[in-house]
Amino acid sequence: MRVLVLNPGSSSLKYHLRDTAVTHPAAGILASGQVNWPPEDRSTPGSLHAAFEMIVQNMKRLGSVHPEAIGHRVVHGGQRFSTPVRVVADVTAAIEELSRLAPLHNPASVACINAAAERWPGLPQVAVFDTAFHRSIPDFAARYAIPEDAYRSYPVRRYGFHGISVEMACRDTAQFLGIPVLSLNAVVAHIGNGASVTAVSSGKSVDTSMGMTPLEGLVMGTRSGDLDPSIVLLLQRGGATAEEIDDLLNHRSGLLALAGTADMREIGAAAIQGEPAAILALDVAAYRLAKYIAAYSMVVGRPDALVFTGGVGENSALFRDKVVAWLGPLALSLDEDLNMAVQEGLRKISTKDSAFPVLVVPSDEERAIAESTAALLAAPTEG
Ligand SMILES: Nc1ncnc2c1ncn2[C@@H]1O[C@H](COP(=O)(O)OP(=O)(O)O)[C@@H](O)[C@H]1O
Ligand SMILES: CC(=O)OP(=O)(O)O
Ligand SMILES: [Mg+2]
Repeated sequence: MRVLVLNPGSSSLKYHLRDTAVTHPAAGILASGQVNWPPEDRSTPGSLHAAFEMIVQNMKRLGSVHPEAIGHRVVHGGQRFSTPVRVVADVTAAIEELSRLAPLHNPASVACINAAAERWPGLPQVAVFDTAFHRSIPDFAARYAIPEDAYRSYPVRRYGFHGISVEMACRDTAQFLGIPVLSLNAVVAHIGNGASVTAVSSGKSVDTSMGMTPLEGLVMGTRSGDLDPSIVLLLQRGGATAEEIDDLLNHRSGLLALAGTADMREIGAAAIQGEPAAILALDVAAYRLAKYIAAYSMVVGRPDALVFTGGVGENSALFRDKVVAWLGPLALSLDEDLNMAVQEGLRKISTKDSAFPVLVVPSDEERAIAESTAALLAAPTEG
């Protein structure tokens, strides 16, 4: 089946037209690309239409045939969605309703669903959720220690995100290691503009650094990650509104706040030039991730692998090096040449005597979404 996958990340809109009959990761791609779609453009009427037009023109230019279905990456599926679903009116409404928990992402998915329905009326659309893979996280890792009535009135719990990427990375890792995915124990760091790390035990997510929203955990491009909740109260008591604090923590924090840019390429170059703010930003982000990796290595027992994926995880040798430098006590070590090598595809970057392998695994949310979309549409419908 030819599936057009739409993946609105926090900094971009990625699209792939895939033929799901071809299972090879690269060979199944009929057309692909990425449109820069920063949050400040998202409220501009027409910005999605312009992005969509670019996608359609690119597919035409490449002579790609029309899609037979659309698969959407939806970041927040809340309590309701634990598997891919066919998009019908109340599904779109539920995704929209969850926008307050994923303000950078869910509105973009709703816009993509509506734009696709307008462009290709009648074509089946499927929503695949970032939160679904994390449904296996046990209560003791998902609950926040706040009063029960607050827990009951709101779905206050750890949902976790990047699950589509992490699940696919686990499949690819298990295949590379020659073990069944259901026996894989791993720590998977998805580091892009948004970033999270997941503890995987017997192929299932058992803990992850993002929480009720994609703001908790690691230092990200423009998001703070973990902080003392009292800081929010101090800001509020200083006169900031909820919207201003939301904007501060989601759009103006993280690497951007520390280094003046959210782009790891620029931070890496500045750090190599000795720029103190860039070095500090790298250190703060790498140290935070290393602490989580150390903790999650204990959670999963003996990991079969540490996996780096996502735009930064796949491309920044400097960041990986800084992270693994903290993990000496786990007897992890990187092979400098393998880490620095610019190479496509899944690869091992650790030394032979590293306690467990460190891998770079290309994130392939689009392949996962295309496969889920085709599988759901091929399944016999009930009734
Ligand atoms: N060659 C590179 N070296 C270092 N960082 C890179 C490189 N290429 C991309 N990145 C980083 O990856 C980030 C984008 O990651 P990605 O996973 O595509 O983000 P998202 O899906 O959140 O939009 C960029 O902001 C940039 O910091
Ligand atoms: C959940 C999330 O932050 O996604 P992305 O990294 O694609 O922005
Ligand atoms: Mg992404």
